[in-house]
Amino acid sequence: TQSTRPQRMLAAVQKNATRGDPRSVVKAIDQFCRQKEWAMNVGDEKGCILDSVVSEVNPATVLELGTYCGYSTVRIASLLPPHAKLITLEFNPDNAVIARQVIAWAGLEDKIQLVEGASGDWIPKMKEEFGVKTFDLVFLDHWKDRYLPDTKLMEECGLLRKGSILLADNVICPGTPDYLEYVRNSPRYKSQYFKSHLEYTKVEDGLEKSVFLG
Ligand SMILES: Cc1ncnc2c1ncn2[C@@H]1O[C@H](/C=C/CNC(=O)c2cc(-c3ccc(F)cc3)cc(O)c2O)[C@@H](O)[C@H]1O
Ligand SMILES: [Mg+2]
Repeated sequence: TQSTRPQRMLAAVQKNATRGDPRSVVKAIDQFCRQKEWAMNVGDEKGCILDSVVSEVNPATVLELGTYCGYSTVRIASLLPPHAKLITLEFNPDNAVIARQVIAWAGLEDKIQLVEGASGDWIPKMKEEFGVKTFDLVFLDHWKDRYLPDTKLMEECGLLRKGSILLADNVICPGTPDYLEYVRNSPRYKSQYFKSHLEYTKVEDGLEKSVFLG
């Protein structure tokens, strides 16, 4: 039977990356996407911006919305301090199966909790289910029309504190116009755009970093 792109991406990781070496996993996926098949990972150019924000925030608690195959999950988790935790939400079980294996190959299972289900269902349960008080960093990279409703939901559920950072992928391509308008005009956020390119292409895209002001 025909394999899927995520399955072929995992095979490339298992063939070209070193077990327990997250950076080699990231490199293997980027190589696969450049040389073989494009895939919607945040990629290396925007990934370097992601790295710099993660290093600057040095978060103890991270939430990622939209795991896909785990590329950004591994990229973020590889920079976290000891005892820091990353919770990543993914509602497609097939993608979750692949992501779990990518995370395992990187040797980052202890830092990452992959939760299967829809962000809208899980965000209200974060405190009771995972003992999370607030998130220091949230990486938004799921369906683009969910960025705004989920941000409002996180506010309502008290998951953001003064200084929490939201980092959103694809604010130009495919684009998240309602989210961008909200974080750039709301008095509750201080927003900054990091211009870059759509992963593995020359098309413009960028990341929006928004600090919650409380
Ligand atoms: C509410 C909810 N809850 C849980 N999981 C959720 C969820 N909503 C989605 N997911 C999960 O997350 C991933 C989906 C990511 C969506 N990302 C994109 O659509 C995307 C697209 C492009 C792109 C750009 C130009 C093109 F021509 C084509 C595609 C680039 C990107 O970087 C993207 O992120 C996927 O694994 C999906 O199952
Ligand atoms: Mg993306």
